[in-house]
Amino acid sequence: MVKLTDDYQAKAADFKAAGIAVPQFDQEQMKQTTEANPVWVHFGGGNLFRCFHAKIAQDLLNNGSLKSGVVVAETYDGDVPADIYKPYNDRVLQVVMQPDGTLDKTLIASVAEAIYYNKTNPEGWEHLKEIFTKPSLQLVTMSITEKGYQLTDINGKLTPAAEADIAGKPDDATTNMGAIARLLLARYEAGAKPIAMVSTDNFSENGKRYEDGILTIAKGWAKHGTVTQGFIDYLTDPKQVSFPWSMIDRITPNPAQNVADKLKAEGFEDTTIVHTPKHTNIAPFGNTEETHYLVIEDSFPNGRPALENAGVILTDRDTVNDADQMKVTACLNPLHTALAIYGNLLGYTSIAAEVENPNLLTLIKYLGYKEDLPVVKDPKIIDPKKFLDQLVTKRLPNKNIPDTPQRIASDTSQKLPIRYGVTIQHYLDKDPESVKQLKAIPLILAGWCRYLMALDDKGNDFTPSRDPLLDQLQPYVADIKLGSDADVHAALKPILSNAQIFGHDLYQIGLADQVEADFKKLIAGPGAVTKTLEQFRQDHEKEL
Ligand SMILES: NC(=O)c1ccc[n+]([C@@H]2O[C@H](COP(=O)([O-])OP(=O)(O)OC[C@H]3O[C@@H](n4cnc5c(N)ncnc54)[C@H](O)[C@@H]3O)[C@@H](O)[C@H]2O)c1
Ligand SMILES: O=P(O)(O)OC[C@@H](O)[C@@H](O)[C@H](O)[C@H](O)CO
Repeated sequence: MVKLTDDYQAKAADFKAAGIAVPQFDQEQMKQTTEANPVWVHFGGGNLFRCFHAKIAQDLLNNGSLKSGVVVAETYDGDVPADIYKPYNDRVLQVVMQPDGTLDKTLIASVAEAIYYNKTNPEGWEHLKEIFTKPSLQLVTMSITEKGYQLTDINGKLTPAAEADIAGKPDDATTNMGAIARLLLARYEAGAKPIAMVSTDNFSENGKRYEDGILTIAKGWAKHGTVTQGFIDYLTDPKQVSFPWSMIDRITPNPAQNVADKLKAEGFEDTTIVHTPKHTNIAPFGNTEETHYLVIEDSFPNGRPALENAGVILTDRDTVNDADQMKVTACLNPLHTALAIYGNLLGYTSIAAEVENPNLLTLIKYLGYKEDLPVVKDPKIIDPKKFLDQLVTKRLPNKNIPDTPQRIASDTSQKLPIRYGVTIQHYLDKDPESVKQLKAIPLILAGWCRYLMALDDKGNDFTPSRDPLLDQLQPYVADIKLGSDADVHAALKPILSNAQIFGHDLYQIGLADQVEADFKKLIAGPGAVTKTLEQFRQDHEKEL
């Protein structure tokens, strides 16, 4: 048996016997180099980071393109650094799950340290600030989930936390954007060295949203006289502080027990999955798929590691945006969310099992090929049709990827404007009447309203995944009973008219009638969800 903290150089033969590839560098040496010359900070050391970014850093350390490792910063979940980084010497086992059941295992040791960066932890609060003053720092990546960028509420108003950050001192910031703006202020005050701030979260124009968030706080500070105009000039000069846009793709489910069991059987000891009180599901290993894409706008004012040596595509902003829109708004994530919503309603716990259901397969294929693909712009670096084919025929059906509709359904309210709103906008731009021809999108949005009822298709309760708007939205549908004659329009109006949720007021654009009609079918009684999807398949299968 080998474990994560074993000396991988001294025990190379044991790791080899367990089928685990080990780093080609000395981790202690890397940690010392990082302390003296930090280059890369990552916010949000969750599963995607551990399986993807950390592997990129490891490849670069292995091939000599990088000497420093990654400093991980957690603003949100202090148990992540305490329970999953520190006890394992900041290492993780990356497990790539091949369709034939093989697990490709690599011990990753590219993280130099993991810091809980939160005002409530003074040590980490000061330590990361110190790191941000170092001239060597070149890039900051992040994967903190969509809601991590949020500064406004459901009505588009600044949240109390954002208001407080703006009115208060930078050193007292509590929002992510405020806490990161504080770090940039420290860098500015220490000589205004350049830096690239790279969002790798799943939404279109992620760099713009990140920049807007930081500027919302910083301009608020300037208005209150807390910072100078010089700081704003620094943040808004892309030669000083850039916010490159990115597209990231690698299906990385939460660590699964069956993978843990297999790892144990293959001679790896550290398999305990941790579920933190803040709902991060994390383990000493991370399970991911083989397919992956990372495309980043090549805008790094303080230079950058040779990311291309680890397979990252560096290109211009327009190309990144096209690739991202292709993936997040059309050829992957909208299909994922459709499976998440209906998977919960139909009692599934496996995405691979869902795509064996012909009704669900027809729904996502119709969405992808008939509604999304026709309005997507070809990014040229990745062929959208081939990408979609690969997703539908290889990636989603891979039974060895333990992905669940429950994981994907988390924060759905935050994802809808990106995953469906952008495509809706493309139809509106083409011809406002054409949105009325859409079939799959309204059925999925109706499915989400049905999901908010937290009753599955049999009429049994299910627990919806966590979502910041759940408490506000569920009361609208709470009184609806399956099979009863509900006033659907009255119930759904406050939801469907909210442009914050869908990117549009669905009544204004003429899509709400169809959503309401679909919702009526879905609540006709127990079994109505299945029946509606079955009817959809019968009506549309032949068009595919
Ligand atoms: N997992 C994937 O398949 C995948 C693929 C592409 C992109 N992404 C993007 O990466 C993000 C993270 O995915 P993951 O698989 O690592 O999730 P995860 O649950 O494993 O980790 C989430 C990380 O974000 C932090 N976090 C959660 N809420 C936060 C908040 N409000 N403020 C600050 N930090 C917060 C957590 O502490 C944790 O470090 C996704 O939301 C998505 O935008 C994920
Ligand atoms: O990570 P989220 O929560 O934004 O979305 C859930 C999934 O759709 C997402 O993680 C995909 O697995 C990923 O986008 C694939 O690259």
